[in-house]
Amino acid sequence: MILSSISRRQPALHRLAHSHTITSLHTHGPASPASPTNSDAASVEWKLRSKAGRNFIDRMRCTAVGGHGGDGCVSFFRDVFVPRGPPNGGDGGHGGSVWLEVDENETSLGCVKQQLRAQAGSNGRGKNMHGAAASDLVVRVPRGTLVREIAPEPVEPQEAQAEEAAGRRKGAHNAYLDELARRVRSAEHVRREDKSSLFVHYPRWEERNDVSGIRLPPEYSAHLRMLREGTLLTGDLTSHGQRLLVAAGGMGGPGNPHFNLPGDRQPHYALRGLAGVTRQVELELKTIADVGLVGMPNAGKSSFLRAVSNAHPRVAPYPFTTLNPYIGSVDYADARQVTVADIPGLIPGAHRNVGLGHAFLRHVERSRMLVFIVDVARPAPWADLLALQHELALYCPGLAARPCLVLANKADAGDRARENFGRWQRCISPATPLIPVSAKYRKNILKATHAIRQMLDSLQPRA
Ligand SMILES: Nc1nc2c(ncn2[C@@H]2O[C@H](COP(=O)(O)OP(=O)(O)OP(=O)(O)O)[C@@H](O)[C@H]2O)c(=O)[nH]1
Ligand SMILES: [Mg+2]
Repeated sequence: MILSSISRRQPALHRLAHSHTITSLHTHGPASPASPTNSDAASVEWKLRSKAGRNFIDRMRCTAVGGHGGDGCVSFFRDVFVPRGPPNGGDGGHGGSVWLEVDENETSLGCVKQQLRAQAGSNGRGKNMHGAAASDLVVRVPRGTLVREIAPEPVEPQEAQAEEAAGRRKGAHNAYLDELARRVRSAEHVRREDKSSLFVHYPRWEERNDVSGIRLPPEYSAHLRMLREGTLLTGDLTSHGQRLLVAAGGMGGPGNPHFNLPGDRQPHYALRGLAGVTRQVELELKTIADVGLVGMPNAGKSSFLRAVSNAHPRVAPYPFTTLNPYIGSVDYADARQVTVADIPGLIPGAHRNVGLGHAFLRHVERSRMLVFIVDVARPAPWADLLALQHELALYCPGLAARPCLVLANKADAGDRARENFGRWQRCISPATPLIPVSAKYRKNILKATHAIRQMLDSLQPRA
């Protein structure tokens, strides 16, 4: 249905595509030497999934743990003639927080560890010496990182065992054990929140101290509430230097001078430091560029990026030379810069993640416009374009409707390229600009960059 909506916009193009077998839409059709077949897709999949081939990470899960606050201290001023001096216990230091910060020099999430643990604050000491606050842990992430907190999934133990017995869910027992551990941890939390366990007592004063009627400092109570009721975190890191607090550090416990009240000038208790926030988050990198280059493998996307920008992605005469997105910047004479993202080639079925299509498509999702690069020397370049639009539409319906232009690349490649271009130009919808270029020999590149600039200028600026 989506294909028909694409072809409704370009009926002549669709007729032309059907006069040739649409080899790219149906993988069992005949394919030209450069087009990937099913077996190619399998080998490419292996190449892409192997560690050596793809160490670029654009999606990961990690656990962020804020540092524990240091305990407050119970201590009193003592001197030769001052046997019962005032309280002078220092406050505990705050635990470190875990932050994510955008660094535009980062290109992958590979530098982010799976366990992000900030340090604990130090305990307070006598003579009003406050514990040192721990420094924050700042983790650099690339521009375009989306952050989503993963809510823990409750699993009923009997249900998990039954499922495992039925062999329906592998690892159900492990999930059950994880859930059990989570419950034990939260029980521990509840116990800590039980008021008496929040206090540090002077040696041998546990029995004598009656802490039930003591009012907790408002800041301390607020922190306890935050630990209990925290909402699910989401965030989108889009500009250089932007920061997101993922796990706040625990508050340090106030020392015993905080409880020096008219009724009790010798408080023999202080408060413990509180735990930091713990969050499991998923990070997903969706590259932010003005223009996304979309094409079949080997169509010349990287050659085009090399021709228009300062980027140097690898170019070679075989499919899937590019395995990670590359971003280049096109400099115009009026000092305007336009960022262009080159993604690996898409093959039929990319919307179902064939050839790791999802991993690549997410990097053009946020482009303001798309540039389709099609090898015009192939038997039916118009069918390639329809296949690409079809994949985009199935992956994300709004993506196929994004403003676009088409570059008929390899226009230098002999008579067939010339004939194909002539036929294609006659039937393509006038709304879709079609420009012949030769990325390899840098021919007609200025016309292409000019058209890109014009289209970008006619769009609303990015919100
Ligand atoms: N004749 C000719 N060859 C070109 C042109 N553009 C690219 N090529 C060649 O086509 C081959 C593939 O070029 P790439 O730029 O690596 O293609 P790609 O689309 O980035 O390929 P993948 O990264 O595999 O998706 C290389 O051998 C290039 O030299 C062109 O305009 N004319
Ligand atoms: Mg490439």
